[in-house]
Amino acid sequence: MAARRVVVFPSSAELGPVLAQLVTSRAEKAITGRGRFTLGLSGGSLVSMLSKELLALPDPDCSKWVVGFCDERLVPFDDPESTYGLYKSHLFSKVNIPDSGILTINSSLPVNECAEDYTRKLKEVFPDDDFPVFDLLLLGMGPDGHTCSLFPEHPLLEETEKIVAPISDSPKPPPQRVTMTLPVVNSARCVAFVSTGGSKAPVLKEVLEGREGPAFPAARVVPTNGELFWLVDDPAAASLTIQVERPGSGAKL
Ligand SMILES: O=C1O[C@H](COP(=O)(O)O)[C@@H](O)[C@H](O)[C@H]1O
Repeated sequence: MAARRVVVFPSSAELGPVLAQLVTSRAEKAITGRGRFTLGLSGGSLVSMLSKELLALPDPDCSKWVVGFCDERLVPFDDPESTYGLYKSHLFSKVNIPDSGILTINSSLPVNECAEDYTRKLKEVFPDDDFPVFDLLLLGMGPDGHTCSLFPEHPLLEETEKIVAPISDSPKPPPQRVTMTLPVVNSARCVAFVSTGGSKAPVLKEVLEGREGPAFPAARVVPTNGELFWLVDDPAAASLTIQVERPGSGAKL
């Protein structure tokens, strides 16, 4: 397990370019070493920040990217809750990721079959891995400590065999979703959380500094062999007492 790095920026305006730099540096390393870059995306507030920052790069080349979703809501792609739908309009329609490199769910299937179908798609892309080993997973964290669609005290947190799990009782709407499981998340070569805003401050403190009672889902993300970054802004970091990194502008991760 590599050391966890908690990196704090004055605001999301300073955080965004470093996030884009992290993505492009891990992409370059993966493409040089293995010929492709496998990236897992989360939804929520990450969509607009990541899209904006990647599109601000001069001429981003995403032709060797393979993109999956850390979790996805079971709604049609034109529903405003669809993570794929949002990335399609904000990012995918504007960069050269091949259509075959975007691993979408089949949102017309019932939730259990949808999870099985998405599992099949991931296994095709990672035929040699028991659990897919993504080059980079970008995660968010809700104010309740959830990440992906893994919610506090939910039985899915104990899943040890499935790659993708269905969930029908998500406390955050929409209720039906599919999600990567913790064994997949913890198999990644690099995991980066992006957490901004004062609403995340109390839970961020408990996730990073510990709490009484069961660990929050986000605290259970500890990659076995991979890097772990927490990229946060000052409002989210307001309650932290641990030592953090505060890089200057133009920082590289
Ligand atoms: O529902 C979800 O929420 C989390 C956190 O979202 P945020 O807007 O608080 O950043 C997100 O990471 C996940 O992909 C999404 O389905």
